[in-house]
Amino acid sequence: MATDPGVLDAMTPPGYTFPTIRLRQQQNDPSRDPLVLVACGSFSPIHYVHLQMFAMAADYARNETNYEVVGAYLSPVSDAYGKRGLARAHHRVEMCELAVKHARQPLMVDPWEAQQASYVPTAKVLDHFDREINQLRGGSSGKKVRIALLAGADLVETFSQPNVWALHDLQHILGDYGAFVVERANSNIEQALSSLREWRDNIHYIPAIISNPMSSTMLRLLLKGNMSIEYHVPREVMDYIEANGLYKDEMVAAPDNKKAKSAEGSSS
Ligand SMILES: Nc1ncnc2c1ncn2[C@@H]1O[C@H](COP(=O)(O)OP(=O)(O)OP(=O)(O)O)[C@@H](O)[C@H]1O
Ligand SMILES: NC(=O)c1ccc[n+]([C@@H]2O[C@H](COP(=O)(O)O)[C@@H](O)[C@H]2O)c1
Repeated sequence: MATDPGVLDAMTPPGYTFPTIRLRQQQNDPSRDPLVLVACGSFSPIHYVHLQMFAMAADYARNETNYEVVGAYLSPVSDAYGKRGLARAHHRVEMCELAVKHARQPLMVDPWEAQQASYVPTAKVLDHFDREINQLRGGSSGKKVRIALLAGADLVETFSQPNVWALHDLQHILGDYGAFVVERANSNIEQALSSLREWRDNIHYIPAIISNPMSSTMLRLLLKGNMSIEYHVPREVMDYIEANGLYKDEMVAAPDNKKAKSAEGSSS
């Protein structure tokens, strides 16, 4: 079930404005259905494969569906997520901003989720995008925009793990929004998708022609070992990490909040 608009409006952080600089409120091809892709994650740090996911999804949408991507967003999770080793949310937002600066995709960074004091389940994050784009701005070319989650196959595998996602959140994400899922090395996507058959029409699986086993965890390990991450992240991101002394030691973003990931933290 969608989050009450009043609840979402009350969650607006002080000084926040929804980023629209690259959001196309008029479509290039009005015969298509407008689509906005939202990638939720830690992005600690953001790397090139995160960015490539958007290019792959845009290609897929153009070639295999009737959608036109009119906007794309990174939504870094807040410090309340409590995952060990993450940089603070404001650093992760800043690194994402640096990474999208030269993007050709209509890619933006939304700090709304990152700035929340409590953990926000992904279903509610998508409701925030629906509110901003469809309810408050009237969609694109006067049409309701399809909001969809963009995720790697590993995230989708967690959908069927016990106590990670609430069933009503999955119903809302996959039934009312939809997902574009990018292949990721070592993921058993067939098994994951077989337990999500109910929502198969709303799940678009994107095989990777060039797959890359990159992860932020590996980059954090390289940095901790005083090794270079050059060519894995944009130059500006690497400079930012160096200038701010990030990932030198084990960092905990916030008091460990194990419930953050659990279904108890679900959107209603
Ligand atoms: N190499 C990759 N291939 C496909 N999808 C990826 C890849 N790396 C990250 N993703 C996807 O990007 C999104 C955000 O991921 P996240 O911030 O957790 O990155 P990560 O590299 O997996 O980080 P970590 O190692 O800290 O878990 C998720 O949906 C994740 O599945
Ligand atoms: N119940 C939920 O809504 C739920 C559960 C697990 C992960 N997630 C999201 O998936 C993403 C996972 O990121 P990481 O792979 O970096 O942990 C985060 O954005 C997190 O908020 C949401």
